[in-house]
Amino acid sequence: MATANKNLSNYDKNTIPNAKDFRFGIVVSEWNDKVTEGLYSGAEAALLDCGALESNLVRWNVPGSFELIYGAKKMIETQNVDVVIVIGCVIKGETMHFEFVCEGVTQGIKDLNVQTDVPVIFCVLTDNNEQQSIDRSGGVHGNKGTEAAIAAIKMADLRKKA
Ligand SMILES: Nc1c(NC[C@H](O)[C@H](O)[C@H](O)CO)[nH]c(=O)[nH]c1=O
Ligand SMILES: CC(=O)[C@@H](O)COP(=O)(O)O
Repeated sequence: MATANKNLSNYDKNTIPNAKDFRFGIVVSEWNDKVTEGLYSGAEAALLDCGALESNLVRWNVPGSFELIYGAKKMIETQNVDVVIVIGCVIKGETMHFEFVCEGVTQGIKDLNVQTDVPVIFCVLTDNNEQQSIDRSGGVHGNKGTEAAIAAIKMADLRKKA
């Protein structure tokens, strides 16, 4: 279902495990920071709403979305987290750089999910223009950060039970 037909901020707390026992790593890209800060706010609010402790949220910033890969890798290696959320916003420009950054980040985060025992949640907007990003970071389509937080809680719970 396309995002236009599904509000990213909708969730039912009755269907979500309590997050109080989980430790969350959150790596945030500084590129397009008006958008990434909105995504982070959505994620943080949802995590706390679902029981996460402020002291169990570890936030690091990285320069751009491509650096989310290394940031998540070091977060996993050093911070004893149960799950990582990577937050970025890639907006198409004049050149092919958009395609390479998006593909590189996608493959890198996929690799971390395969190679490590900690789930890494992909909260990276890959949009054609700034308005699409605004609409998905607390705008008309909700907040992808909220969606990512809920996915993070569910995956941390799955990892605990697996
Ligand atoms: N154009 C965007 C970038 N580009 C920067 C790269 O992510 C990376 O930081 C650089 O290539 C150095 O390694 N990053 C975004 O997050 N969003 C963009 O729109
Ligand atoms: C995704 C990017 O790196 C892109 O926004 C950079 O813009 P441009 O392709 O015009 O150099």
